[in-house]
Amino acid sequence: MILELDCGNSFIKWRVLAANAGQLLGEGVVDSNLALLEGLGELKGLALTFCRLVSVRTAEETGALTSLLKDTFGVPIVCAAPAREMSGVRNGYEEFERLGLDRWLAMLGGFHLASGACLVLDFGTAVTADFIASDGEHLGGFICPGMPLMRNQLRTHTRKIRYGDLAAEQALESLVPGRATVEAVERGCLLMLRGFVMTQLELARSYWGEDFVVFLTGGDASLVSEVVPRARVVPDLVFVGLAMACPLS
Ligand SMILES: Nc1ncnc2c1ncn2[C@@H]1O[C@H](COP(=O)(O)OP(=O)(O)OP(=O)(O)O)[C@@H](O)[C@H]1O
Ligand SMILES: CC(C)(CO)[C@@H](O)C(=O)NCCC(=O)O
Ligand SMILES: [K+]
Repeated sequence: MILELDCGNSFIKWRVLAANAGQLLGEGVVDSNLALLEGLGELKGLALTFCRLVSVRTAEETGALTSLLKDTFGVPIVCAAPAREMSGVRNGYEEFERLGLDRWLAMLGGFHLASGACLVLDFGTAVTADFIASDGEHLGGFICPGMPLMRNQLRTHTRKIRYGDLAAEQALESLVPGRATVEAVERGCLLMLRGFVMTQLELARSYWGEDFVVFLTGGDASLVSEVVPRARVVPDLVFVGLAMACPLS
């Protein structure tokens, strides 16, 4: 069995696949290393043989997690590493090792699935956009705050914006102008996110006309999917790239 991990800034996404990298045996989203071990502990008949992971965390944090996994399961662990070029995609950063590895893997996955030009949009703690041309050239991308960061900045830097998670969720059932703080903030932030998405689409059209695929991934992808009906929502796009970057030996 293969353990796959996507260690983002807020959450660790994990899944366990059968040894031939086929059947999905378990998956989850957790907010700590301990919660990961707990989640894995609940899987019946767990027998890991290999682990691959991608992390955008510090080397110390990632090292602590890999040590824990080695001590617990005694399996070989492979971490995705930066590359100038892989699977036909050329990293567009001047310093290629500085491009976030989650972005890089989502790009590898997207270009592989599209077999052509694509726009990859990832909605996590941060939101990212990356442009890959039909010849595999990464033209670059954009990074901006995601929903969690936008709302938390408002909560942190104002005195009178306070509300709970349930109210936040309910506020998004409509997008008419808010008549309560929670509605005004949640809808305002979502409209910013959707505005960002439309701008990325315009830019992609200016490069490629209609000849490109849009991928949406990340925990908040569903919040914007209705403004891009043509998009492919691929929640596990980073894992698609991870399998390409870290094949089984
Ligand atoms: N099952 C879930 N567990 C946790 N968050 C979820 C879940 N489903 C959707 N979300 C939403 O996804 C967002 C987090 O996205 P995601 O997990 O892709 O990124 P992250 O790990 O926080 O950050 P990064 O951008 O570094 O990947 C949060 O806004 C959260 O509300
Ligand atoms: C932008 C995030 C936070 C998105 O998860 C991650 O890809 C990251 O930390 N990137 C490093 C900076 C960069 O990609 O330019
Ligand atoms: K991510």
